[in-house]
Amino acid sequence: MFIFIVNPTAGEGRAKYIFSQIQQLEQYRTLLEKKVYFTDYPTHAEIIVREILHEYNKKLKGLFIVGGDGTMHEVINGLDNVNNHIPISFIPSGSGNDFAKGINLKKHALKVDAFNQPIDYWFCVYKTNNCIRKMVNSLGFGFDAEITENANSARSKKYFNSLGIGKMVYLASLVKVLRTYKPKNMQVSIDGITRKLNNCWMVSIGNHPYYGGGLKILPHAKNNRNKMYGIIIHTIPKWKVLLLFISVIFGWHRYFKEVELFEADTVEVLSDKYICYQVDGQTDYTVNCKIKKDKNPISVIINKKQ
Ligand SMILES: Nc1ncnc2c1ncn2[C@@H]1O[C@H](COP(=O)(O)OP(=O)(O)OP(=O)(O)O)[C@@H](O)[C@H]1O
Repeated sequence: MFIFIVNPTAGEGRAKYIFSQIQQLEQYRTLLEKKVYFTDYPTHAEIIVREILHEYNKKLKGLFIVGGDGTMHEVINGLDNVNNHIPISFIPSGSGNDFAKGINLKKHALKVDAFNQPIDYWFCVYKTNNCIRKMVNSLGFGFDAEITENANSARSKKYFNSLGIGKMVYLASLVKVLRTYKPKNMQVSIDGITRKLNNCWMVSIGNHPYYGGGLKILPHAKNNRNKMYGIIIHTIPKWKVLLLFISVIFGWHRYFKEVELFEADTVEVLSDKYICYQVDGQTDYTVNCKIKKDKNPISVIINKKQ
């Protein structure tokens, strides 16, 4: 059985449109054993995955995900370690689609064959607010999280998505949040070595280089079994922040003295006040978060012809 999970709200309705296009394809029509689920509310994709694992178990041959990074986040959180190997084909239809960039997906795959082979994709697990969850792309504390929070509620998101430039919402939110953002005091432990960071703008960790709709903010990141990759930006004047984010386009941000890139096995972030964090484009608040790499990869189909 092949299962399609479609988030009709992803990309402000783009996923729904893309799925209607997929339904016209011969590859889709000739896929005999298939079932389609539309998500009705946030977290629904996670519940659907648990239900189909229970219902189809060994008969499950593949998952097709039509949505954005938030949908993918829910899907991998619905998988248990026993079923991580079920091939996932991601059909990017969100606003940012960083996961698709992270796996270098240029063309989605509607079947598993010689050209469309699953690869191992390594993610992280994080513990915060008494929950243990999996993260697909990135986890960030501070400035980037507040930008994401602003972007997710921005009325302009719909407008940018309708023009096919959904990523622009992050740029608009960056400029907006920059005006009011107050740097945080955080304590960061990287592989057990703890530092106090006063005046910290952001601490972010990723499984691949891309962030905020395709910005290559972690140029040193590679998806692998052991390491996660991170960036710390601290003690930087406000005027320089905009310059820094523009320089990300050229990969020059790594030369700013206020920027530190690192790699780690484990990371812990602590704060004496609740701070905003974003994970795979969704936001919440926390005072403590522990992150480590998970040793069980998921299987993601990429198109070898690309
Ligand atoms: N029917 C629904 N109504 C409202 N929200 C939904 C529904 N189904 C899923 N969601 C929520 O929509 C959120 C956003 O989806 P997703 O991240 O896939 O799209 P996006 O935000 O447009 O893309 P991206 O994260 O790539 O920028 C998810 O976190 C999910 O919980």
